[in-house]
Amino acid sequence: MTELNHCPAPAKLNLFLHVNGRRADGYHLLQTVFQLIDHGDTLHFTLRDDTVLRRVTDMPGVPEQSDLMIRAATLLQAEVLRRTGVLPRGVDIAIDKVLPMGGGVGGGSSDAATTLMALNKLWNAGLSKQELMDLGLPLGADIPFFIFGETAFAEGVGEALQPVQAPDCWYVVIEPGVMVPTAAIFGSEQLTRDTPVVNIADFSSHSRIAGFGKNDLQQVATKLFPPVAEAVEWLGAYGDARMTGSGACVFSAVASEDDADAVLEKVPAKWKAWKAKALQQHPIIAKL
Ligand SMILES: C[C@@](CO)(OP(=O)(O)O)[C@H](O)COP(=O)(O)OP(=O)(O)OC[C@H]1O[C@@H](n2ccc(N)nc2=O)[C@H](O)[C@@H]1O
Ligand SMILES: Nc1ncnc2c1ncn2[C@@H]1O[C@H](COP(=O)(O)OP(=O)(O)O)[C@@H](O)[C@H]1O
Repeated sequence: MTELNHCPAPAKLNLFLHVNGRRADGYHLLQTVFQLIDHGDTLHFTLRDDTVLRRVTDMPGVPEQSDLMIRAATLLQAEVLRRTGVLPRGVDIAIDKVLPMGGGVGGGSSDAATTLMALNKLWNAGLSKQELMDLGLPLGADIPFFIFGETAFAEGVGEALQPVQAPDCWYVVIEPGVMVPTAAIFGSEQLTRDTPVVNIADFSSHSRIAGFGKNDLQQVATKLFPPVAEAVEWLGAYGDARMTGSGACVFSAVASEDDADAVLEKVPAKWKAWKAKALQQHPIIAKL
């Protein structure tokens, strides 16, 4: 095998996100449900004759060497060298980029996770799922979840994962057109960091379309970024609208694809909006 094409890198929605405390290193302790959805980027990998790792698609604002796909590939290539003494062949990575950056839908993290899973296969590297999750964590707290590959209840900084059944529904997602920097939200003095801890059973017994819990980051993000507040208010007329992750995207669950289409027809033209179906499993699992 010398290439792996059409590898999906789906988005996630944080169905709720509670900030329960802060670690000694300043990172925040969270509880969240990561919901996989069927909307995302698509990656293509082709082995090269040298050992160079290259992104062959331009991505404005993200230099090649800081791209999470290249950083993930570099980590895995070094790990294979450490284990086997042989540096794996280089790779050209192309991407059909669909997901908004700084959108809270995990685009960069999902691209990195798909890169680790695809190259593990293409290089016959043989790392276990847990080993890939551990390798990805320093690059981003959402990366282990995408490798875990199932809609999940997460704790810690998002790395302690348990599979969870979430409502089998559709989502309408609005991109308010701003990039929300995660660090600014977590660093805000206004952020509440003391939401009481919940159990996975609390979420599971609730499991209805109307959202469980809340997103603690939303109050800060809507104050700093008025377009996010505006999107929450607009979508709130059609259901329980809330922000995903540290923003900026805002979503609401709906019962059917028809219901999603009905809302999408009314979205003001100034916003990009789309629909997506809830997924229980990562779509790359069927491919690898
Ligand atoms: C909020 C979440 C929820 O899924 O996702 P996004 O909305 O970004 O997709 C994640 O926890 C995002 O984690 P991660 O992807 O590692 O965040 P980064 O952008 O690397 O973090 C930027 C900065 O935010 C702060 N940070 C991040 C995560 C965390 N649990 N506590 C923190 O205090 C740290 O100061 C960190 O340096
Ligand atoms: N492949 C990539 N796709 C998107 N963003 C990337 C990528 N590689 C690095 N980044 C950087 O990561 C930042 C966060 O991106 P992203 O994961 O899309 O947002 P979020 O964490 O809010 O869901 C971007 O602003 C960008 O600078």
